[in-house]
Amino acid sequence: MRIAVPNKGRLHEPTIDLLERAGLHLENGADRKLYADTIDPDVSVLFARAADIPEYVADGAADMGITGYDQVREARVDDVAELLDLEFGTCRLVLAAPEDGDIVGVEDLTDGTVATEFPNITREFFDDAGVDPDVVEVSGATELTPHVEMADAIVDITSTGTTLKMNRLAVVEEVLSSSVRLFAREDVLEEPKVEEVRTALASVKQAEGKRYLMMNVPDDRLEDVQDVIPGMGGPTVMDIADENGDGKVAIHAVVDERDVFETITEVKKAGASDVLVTEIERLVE
Ligand SMILES: Nc1ncnc2c1ncn2[C@@H]1O[C@H](COP(=O)(O)OP(=O)(O)OP(=O)(O)O)[C@@H](O)[C@H]1O
Ligand SMILES: O=P(O)(O)OC[C@H]1O[C@H](OP(=O)(O)OP(=O)(O)O)[C@H](O)[C@@H]1O
Ligand SMILES: [Mg+2]
Repeated sequence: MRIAVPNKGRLHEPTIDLLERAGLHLENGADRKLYADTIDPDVSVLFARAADIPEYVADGAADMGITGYDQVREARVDDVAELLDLEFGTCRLVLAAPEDGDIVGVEDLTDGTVATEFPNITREFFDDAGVDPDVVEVSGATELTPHVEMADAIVDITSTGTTLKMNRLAVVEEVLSSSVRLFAREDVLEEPKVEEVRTALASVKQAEGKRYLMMNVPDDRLEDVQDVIPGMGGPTVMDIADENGDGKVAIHAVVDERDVFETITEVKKAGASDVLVTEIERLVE
């Protein structure tokens, strides 16, 4: 099983980091190489440009891929299936035009020119709108093209909006919203390894917003404490080896990171002591 991952650019580091946190440790170094092995002898990694990854998966150079949804859509590959939204590399593809210019709606581009690194998505967008501008493919610095009379508008990626603003461009309309996805070729979907990789990556995402809470509770306050612990199923309750005869139990629970602050206040009130909060590396449901 081979997974294609971005070799550089802004998706490279977070993707490697995710694989590592999922326990799929890369071996023999990830730098400047085409392939790397992982700790699992049946899983290797192919480093490729973010834009080429969907094609590599579709063609069989790799079996699974990790790249932006925008790239998957632009590559127009058949026979690949999305397995997981990895929820990073979040951005929008937008139609943008010079601020204070004449272009304020899609229809203003009827006889216009649009520059983009995403010609397929762009043509599809204008087809759906029933508008037929010239679409010019560029390979970078798309934001410059309206200022050198190459284009009237652009379709490009934005996240913070800084680049558009710096180039005095304003969003006319959203074309697509994107984040990084795990996907696989349809003919390997039944392979157990595919599900193993998906589960491993999903477990990291699952754990990200959760914390593990441990505390001690007097026997007679157990119910009060249990009542104020939110979260996944019931908490685990364990007897404590009890030398002093205090009659305490230990409670362990997984709670939403956002609930931790309030939960600590509540369990203290309900009689808990020695409250410990830890991060969770992975959570397989
Ligand atoms: N500003 C951004 N914020 C969030 N995600 C982004 C942003 N820019 C790009 N992305 C996501 O990252 C993907 C790859 O973009 P990146 O800029 O890393 O590669 P690239 O410039 O196409 O790569 P290369 O340097 O190989 O040409 C995009 O397809 C998109 O999904
Ligand atoms: O809304 P913003 O936060 O400003 O992000 C948008 C910019 O980010 C991407 O470029 P990137 O930084 O990846 O540089 P690149 O052109 O070298 O790919 C994209 O092509 C935009 O230019
Ligand atoms: Mg880029």
